[in-house]
Amino acid sequence: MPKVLVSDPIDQSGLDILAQVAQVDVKTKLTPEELVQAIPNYDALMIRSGTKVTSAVIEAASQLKIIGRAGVGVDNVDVVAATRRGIVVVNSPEGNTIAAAEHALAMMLSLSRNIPEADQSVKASTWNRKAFTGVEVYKKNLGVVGLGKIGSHVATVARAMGMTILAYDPFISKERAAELGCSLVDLDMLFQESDYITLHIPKTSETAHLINAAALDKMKPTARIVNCARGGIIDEAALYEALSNGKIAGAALDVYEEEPLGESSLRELGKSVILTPHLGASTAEAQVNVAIDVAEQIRDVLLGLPARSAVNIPGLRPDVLEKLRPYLQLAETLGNLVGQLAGGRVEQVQIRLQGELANQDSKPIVIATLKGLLTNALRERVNYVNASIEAKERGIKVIETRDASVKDFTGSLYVSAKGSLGEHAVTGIILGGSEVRITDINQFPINVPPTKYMLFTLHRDMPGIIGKIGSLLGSFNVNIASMQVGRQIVRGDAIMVLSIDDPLPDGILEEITKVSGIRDAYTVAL
Ligand SMILES: NC(=O)C1=CN([C@@H]2O[C@H](COP(=O)(O)OP(=O)(O)OC[C@H]3O[C@@H](n4cnc5c(N)ncnc54)[C@H](O)[C@@H]3O)[C@@H](O)[C@H]2O)C=CC1
Ligand SMILES: O=C(O)CCC(=O)C(=O)O
Repeated sequence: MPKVLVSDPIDQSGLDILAQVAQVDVKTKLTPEELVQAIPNYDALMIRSGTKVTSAVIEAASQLKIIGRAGVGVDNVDVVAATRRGIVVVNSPEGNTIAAAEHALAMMLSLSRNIPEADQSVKASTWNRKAFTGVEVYKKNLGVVGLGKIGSHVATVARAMGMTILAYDPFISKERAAELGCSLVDLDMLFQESDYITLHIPKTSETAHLINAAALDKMKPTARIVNCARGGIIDEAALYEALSNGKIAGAALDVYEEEPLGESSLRELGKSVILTPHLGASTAEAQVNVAIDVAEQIRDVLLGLPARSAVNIPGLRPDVLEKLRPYLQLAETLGNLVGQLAGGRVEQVQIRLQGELANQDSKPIVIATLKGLLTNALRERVNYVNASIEAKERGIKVIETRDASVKDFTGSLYVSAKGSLGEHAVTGIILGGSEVRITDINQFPINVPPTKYMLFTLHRDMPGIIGKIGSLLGSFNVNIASMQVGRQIVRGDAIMVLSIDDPLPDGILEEITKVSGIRDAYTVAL
């Protein structure tokens, strides 16, 4: 039975799903050293934001197939290292959207009405109404930085409260912004015009310290800023300066440069600052959502099925995947076949989606082809996660094209590869919904199912040659399961494709090429 390590608190609903297929060990609060020590025993790791999955953890994770992040941000996972090792990283992109959006809205309203401080004062048996006069959000400008899932929900609710929304998101179209009732503006304008600013972007090299001293200088003295996205998007030292000098009016933070928040002068700032301990996703509903979402994906991957929200392989909707699955098998087979025909050191691969296949998402098909292409060299070390990286690191140029006009079959896949044995090309189709057929090799039309061991010869189409090859193979005790000849013109060049029951013994390929009329011979093991 596979083993899953759960190293952060996860809702029971998720643990129950994992228990259907695996032994589940819940061990929270492990030190980094304890995690490195424990991880070699596990096939899957399920975490929230508390566990740091560093390259050292991944290096030690000899059996690990999947890391499941019960939440959105995977910045606590070294995804590059995981990808290199072929470990799938999945998250729950939508399970906590509403929770995080509502937390940002709650922070904005709390900041406006001094709710935390007022609450503390009443609990301390005082009654000071004057000290806590607030401001309204109605008819104020809200600057939303990042109009993705959380940002757009915040914008929708804020509009209902009578706010005007200015949004900055370089990856969102004007139409989408208009649909949400937001005006897309540049960052400077957002800083200058907003009464409230709320951040809903990932932390990247571009967004780190996006809110720095220069940005804070541009804001209104009455501006209030909310960060429920990621720590480090705001420069905390610059924020402290701006708040203490009255350059802006307030800030509400759920996330920090270092978590848990250590020594911080932000704590000294009284009612102009609200600090929560990374609670954006902490609602009962969100924790059930993310636990189920991620546990289901871990279960599926442990059962050999694809994950729906992998961050390091193309995510496919189940219906799309179902349709594409036979073509992934076709792509892998053709990649493997052409890679062996082209010999080692493949420098270029061309993948062409033809006919109806040209309308499909090409990314998974390209990845499957590369996986097949590299299988001979890398065996089980190559998978859908790392195939593209491995190909890139080997300097393989990948050319991807589409040709919807090809009408030979409803949909076909053409793959060619240039390697140490020259350039070779194969085409294949899916027959009857699931069966792979090779329909063309180096422009010779054939119709053969791929089999484990195959022999290909390029020869002159002339009487007797097939018999000679048959006898030669017989003399080496090689049993032929099936044979087919493809030719373009009678008595011109032809290709012979033989399925054989066993691998070709050493030396026989050389003997075959010595037969008069044989130009070349190749053997492959699929
Ligand atoms: N505090 C908490 O507990 C939680 C925090 N989060 C964080 O909230 C953030 C947003 O999450 P989602 O809305 O789910 O992500 P999303 O991927 O749906 O949206 C992010 C948006 O940011 C935009 N963006 C990327 N780079 C940008 C840039 N340089 N400038 C402006 N916009 C940029 C993208 O185009 C996208 O529209 C993430 O950082 C996530 O980790 C999410 C859930 C809970
Ligand atoms: O697991 C958590 O509570 C943190 C959630 C979060 O930050 C995220 O999903 O990105």
